Amino acid sequence: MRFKRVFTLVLDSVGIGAAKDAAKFDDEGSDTLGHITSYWNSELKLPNLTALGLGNIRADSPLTGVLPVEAPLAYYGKMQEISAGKDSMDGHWEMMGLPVTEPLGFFPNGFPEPLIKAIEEFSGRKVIVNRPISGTEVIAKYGEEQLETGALIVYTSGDSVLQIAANTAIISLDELYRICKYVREITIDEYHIGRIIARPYVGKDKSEFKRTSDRHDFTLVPPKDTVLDMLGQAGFEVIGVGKTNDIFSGKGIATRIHTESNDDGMTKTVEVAQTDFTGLCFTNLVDFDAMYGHRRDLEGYGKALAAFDERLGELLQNLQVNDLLLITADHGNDPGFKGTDHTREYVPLLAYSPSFSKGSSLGIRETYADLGATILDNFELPNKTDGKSFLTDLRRDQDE
Ligand SMILES: O=P(O)(O)O[C@H]1O[C@H](CO)[C@@H](O)[C@H]1O
Ligand SMILES: [Mn+2]
Ligand SMILES: [Mn+2]
Repeated sequence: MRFKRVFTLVLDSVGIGAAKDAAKFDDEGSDTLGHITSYWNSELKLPNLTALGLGNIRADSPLTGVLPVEAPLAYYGKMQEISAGKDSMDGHWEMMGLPVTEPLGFFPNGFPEPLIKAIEEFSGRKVIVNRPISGTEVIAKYGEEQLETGALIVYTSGDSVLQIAANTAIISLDELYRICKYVREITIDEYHIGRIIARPYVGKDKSEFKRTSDRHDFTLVPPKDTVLDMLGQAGFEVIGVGKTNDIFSGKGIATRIHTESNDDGMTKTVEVAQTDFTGLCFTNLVDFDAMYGHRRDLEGYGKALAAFDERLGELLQNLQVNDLLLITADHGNDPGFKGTDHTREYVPLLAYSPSFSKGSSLGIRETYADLGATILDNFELPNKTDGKSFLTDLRRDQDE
């Protein structure tokens, strides 16, 4: 074993430029980090990410204001996704060695009548909307109707998701979760929907509606063991912080820590870093995606990156010499791009340890699974994934 504790931070949706297969997804020209940094025109300061080598990943087409540095502290590169889709589930499962190759159910024209009927019968409520729409727009448009009639707002997006928005003043959190659980059960083999997402919100009218952090994702259970299971079976600790737990339906995660926001996610990760364990702490920071990417908010996304960078500084200070920090993303969600959906992009890869004297390039990884393979390699476990470990590359250039 080389590193005792591995921290993996997934900056949800922080892509670093259109992937080579972006055209298949109609995402040519998408560039989450590129468009945010050029919107901010050098005003966006990301000192910690820059020092690690974020700008070095894009030496060929530099990010405005996030430039390559001469001696990056981390090993840097980018990863290509091989999963069939570009949702969080595809990205996270692939990272942990299980690319999603079997296509999931997409419903761009709304869910079939029998499914809607089943939801209505189970809940005793009428279903409204039933089409792809943004989650903030849908409550602004239909939230008042929901308050009047008690109807369920069911909607989807470009991903394999069935989302149910409910004002908790009339549909309690318990009831919403119960309905989502039922929908989860009936959409596993038939419909094969990736995630059923409970979207609670509060507010008396349109001017006040606000979604809460009680969002819950009921994801398909990974059909095979992932790196998380392999670690646990070998006796290593697996700690999930934030949405990570939902994305794996808890499978392979021994300790599950709920978070309220990106900031809280960093607080909880720092707290974990102050404990002694041997294994993996796997954190997802979802605000980038949910609050700024899908909302196509370049300004807010930039601020969230700066806020993250500051908290990253704190995490770096809490790392020990035999820790490894892996920073990456699960897909893109370019706030400067058309539509409101995820974008098929490369994701950044930064690998840092206080034990490194400096880093260098890890190149373009052919699959996110290289990350999981590296973790297995680190803990001297057999690589049962299609990923290729870059652990030995992390021994390059070191003074030791
Ligand atoms: O518009 P909201 O409700 O944020 O939903 C978005 O969040 C889902 C999960 O990331 C995506 O599939 C997209 O639909
Ligand atoms: Mn995501
Ligand atoms: Mn999303």
